Amino acid sequence: MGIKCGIVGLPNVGKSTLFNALTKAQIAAENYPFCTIEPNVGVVGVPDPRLDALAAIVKPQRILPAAVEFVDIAGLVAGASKGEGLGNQFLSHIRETDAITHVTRCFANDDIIHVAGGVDPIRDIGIINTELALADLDSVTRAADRAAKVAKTGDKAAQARLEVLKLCIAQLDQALPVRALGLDADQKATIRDLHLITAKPLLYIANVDEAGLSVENEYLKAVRELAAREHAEVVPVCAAIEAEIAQLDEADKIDFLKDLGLEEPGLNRVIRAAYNLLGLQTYFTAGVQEVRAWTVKVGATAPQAAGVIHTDFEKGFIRAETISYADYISYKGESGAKEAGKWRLEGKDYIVKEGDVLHFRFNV
Ligand SMILES: Nc1ncnc2c1ncn2[C@@H]1O[C@H](COP(=O)(O)OP(=O)(O)OP(=O)(O)O)[C@@H](O)[C@H]1O
Ligand SMILES: [Mg+2]
Repeated sequence: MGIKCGIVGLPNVGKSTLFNALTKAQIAAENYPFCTIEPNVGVVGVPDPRLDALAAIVKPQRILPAAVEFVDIAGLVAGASKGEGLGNQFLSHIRETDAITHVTRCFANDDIIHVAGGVDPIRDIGIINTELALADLDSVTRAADRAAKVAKTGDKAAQARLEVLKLCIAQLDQALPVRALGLDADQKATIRDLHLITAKPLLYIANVDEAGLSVENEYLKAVRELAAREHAEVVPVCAAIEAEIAQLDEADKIDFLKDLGLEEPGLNRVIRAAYNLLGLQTYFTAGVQEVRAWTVKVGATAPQAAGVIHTDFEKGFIRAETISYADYISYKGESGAKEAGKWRLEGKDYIVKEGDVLHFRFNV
């Protein structure tokens, strides 16, 4: 299951700098608005210390973390939904993602142009959120016009859809996100095909300067207050420093982080927060060839979890040899867990738990 996360924000707030650090990809990140023309996609491993703990026991040839795909797009400006700047083209790239990371500039620096004037993350967030809401309003209004015609013929599904679309229109008209409507699962399903941007889970990234890493600045505090009202998470990060850290080899990285008083790169928090946005869970496979993290929906059954590896595993599913992560570590691997009676054979109705270490038996 690939998770795709779009990076949005005004031009020149540090999106590409962050993206570069995330992927160590060498794409243009000059001090120039609109320097990103094509969308850029990078696949990033989700840091998970449990993988290292498993690998210390199994000693595999390789370790494969779960992955998040980040999509870097050019900055949005006021009017983007109506085609201003490089508007619409970029909005369509965000529609294809599962989650949104919204980068806001939370550092003062006269050398770095701010397209909307001075540094004011709350105003900036307002501009972006308004554009995203307008883009959705456009899709929803067109869909409502079509649904209204069909609903007139007495079509029950179209009538139900129209009801939900009307709720969305009322919400988006006030520049509020569909996410905040609290639609139930059925209502969500009726409009899933529209891929509404404001319905996707959202995370704010406050791009602070180096000083802002140790002492929260006024910009970050303001973003935190806004996010708290929206029940959204904020991850503070200094994209410029992260870009430097990403260039270093492992030994230098540790020293550099220690000097900054950090335990790990801020990027790790960004990646984990993006991964957690979707409320997914992780299970592991642990063999001498590889120790690997896999992503499944909460509530997935053992065959569904097997299907993430290969559809044949799901079709031919027989049993899942199962050890909880805690038991696997406590009893130092499979044989220890077996001796302690912590090794289980689970059937097709088993609901996979966070951290389960699984080995599937299947027919081909
Ligand atoms: N935390 C930071 N502190 C200082 N400078 C920063 C920070 N983050 C980014 N910058 C600088 O800001 C400038 C703009 O960054 P970047 O190109 O990443 O912006 P962008 O959001 O991708 O812009 P666009 O929308 O135009 O593609 C760069 O010169 C970058 O080095
Ligand atoms: Mg950019």
